[in-house]
Amino acid sequence: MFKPPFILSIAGGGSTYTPGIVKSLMVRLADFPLAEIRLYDIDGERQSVIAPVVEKVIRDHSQSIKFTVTTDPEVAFSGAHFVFAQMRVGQYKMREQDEKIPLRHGVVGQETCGPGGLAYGLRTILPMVELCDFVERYANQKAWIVNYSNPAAIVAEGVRRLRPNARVLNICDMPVAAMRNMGAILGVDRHKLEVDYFGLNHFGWFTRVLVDGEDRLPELRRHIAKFGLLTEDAAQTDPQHSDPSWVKTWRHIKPIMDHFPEFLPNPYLQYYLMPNDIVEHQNPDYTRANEVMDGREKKLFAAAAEYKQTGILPDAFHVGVHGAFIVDVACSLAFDLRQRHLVIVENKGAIANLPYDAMVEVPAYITSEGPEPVRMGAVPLFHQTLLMQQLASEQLLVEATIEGSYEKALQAFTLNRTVPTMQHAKAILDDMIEANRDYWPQLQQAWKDGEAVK
Ligand SMILES: NC(=O)c1ccc[n+]([C@@H]2O[C@H](COP(=O)([O-])OP(=O)(O)OC[C@H]3O[C@@H](n4cnc5c(N)ncnc54)[C@H](O)[C@@H]3O)[C@@H](O)[C@H]2O)c1
Ligand SMILES: O=P(O)(O)OC[C@H]1O[C@H](O[C@H]2[C@H](O)[C@@H](O)[C@@H](O)O[C@@H]2CO)[C@H](O)[C@@H](O)[C@@H]1O
Ligand SMILES: [Mn+2]
Repeated sequence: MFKPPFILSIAGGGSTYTPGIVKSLMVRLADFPLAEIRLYDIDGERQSVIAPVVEKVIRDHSQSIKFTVTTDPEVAFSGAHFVFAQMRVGQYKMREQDEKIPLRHGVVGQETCGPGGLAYGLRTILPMVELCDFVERYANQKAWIVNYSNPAAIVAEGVRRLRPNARVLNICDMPVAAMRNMGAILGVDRHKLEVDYFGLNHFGWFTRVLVDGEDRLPELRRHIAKFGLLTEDAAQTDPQHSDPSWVKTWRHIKPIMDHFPEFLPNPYLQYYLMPNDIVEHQNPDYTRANEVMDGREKKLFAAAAEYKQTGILPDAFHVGVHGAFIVDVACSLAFDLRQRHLVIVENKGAIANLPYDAMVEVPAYITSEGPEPVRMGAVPLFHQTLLMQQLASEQLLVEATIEGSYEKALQAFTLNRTVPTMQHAKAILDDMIEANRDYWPQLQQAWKDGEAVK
């Protein structure tokens, strides 16, 4: 354990989430003391728009914290104790392609699920490995990378294979957001819930929701049977979730639980269990990437411009579970708090009937040496089979990235539950190879060399 105050670097400093995360850090300074915050991004121009907003958030709370903005990895990571990663490789321009290309073929178009998630994975694994190498070279020997960069399941598997000793903890805010909604439905603060959960990232199920030792899942089932995992005030607790696509996502917990009431699904299972419904109701010319560019990003950029002109910063970003969760996890790592959080870890028997080395999402006690997963036992055949298929798709994608193998990429796309046939898989993959010409040099070459089925 190192002594506070800490040096914290944020990789993907130009992210729309940076001001919210920094605000969360500022309100928790007593728990997580900071000497310096550094923003690091490969897009200096984008980061320079966000940086003044971040600096204002810091100065509203502290005059002493040093603030550094850089595109130089040595400056960013030298002596750092913690690195928060939130890189979107290819930015929203490529997210739009990830979503729109599959839709053109009648297949789910999503940031982290289906072919879109696989494409995003192919772009992100190697930059994430590069980040691990920067941190190993420049940062404190015991530094932790807490990673939000998506697609988290694939990123986690890629790092496990390529940098098995890196101190990286991959996290996702979706289970915590679901717990926030559960808490609102039950009239209980989300911190009072203790849940059991098993699965992969964006592909798992809550099996118990304990409040003071009592399982409240039966009560939640009754609410969900009427409204989904949605409360009337959900839009106020998280403005982003008043966007139509999020409201629909929370509602879709109902049809899933109407069919399979035993466990409460992660909302992302809608893309795998009801893909036709999703595709039918999605506008192929205006996807979530457009909604975000016209919403969250536009609002933040406009506020940054107004602040530059007037010196007054409008209320332009949200401090919700996303920021709170990463700070909670960092505190537990920093001070060996052993708090129980849902995180992405190597299985090592936590889910008895999944492979030992699979990267799974389960509750774990977060110690200063990393997560200690809680045993969830064996899962039913239905869930095990769904999980194995998804795991195989993601693992093949990682192998495709490492080996530059077209064949393995095609297998990964074909195995994904969102993709109906091998012909769909090939048509989407080939379009994606074109669209990702700046990102997948090896795969481009394999494709040109004729490894692809013509
Ligand atoms: N795990 C989760 O549950 C969770 C939740 C929310 C967001 N996210 C992820 O957080 C990330 C940020 O999301 P956003 O919507 O704010 O995106 P954004 O495009 O606003 O910000 C991402 C930033 O990353 C930068 N970047 C890209 N490649 C980089 C590299 N190699 N090194 C350093 N910086 C790099 C971009 O230039 C950009 O400024 C995404 O990966 C998103 O999927 C994850
Ligand atoms: O479409 P986006 O960019 O708005 O969100 C995609 C991310 O969605 C999840 O994170 C949510 C979170 O669940 C919610 O509570 C709030 O904090 O906003 C987040 C962003 O909307 C998901 O877990 C991420 O992996 C996605 O990237
Ligand atoms: Mn997530």
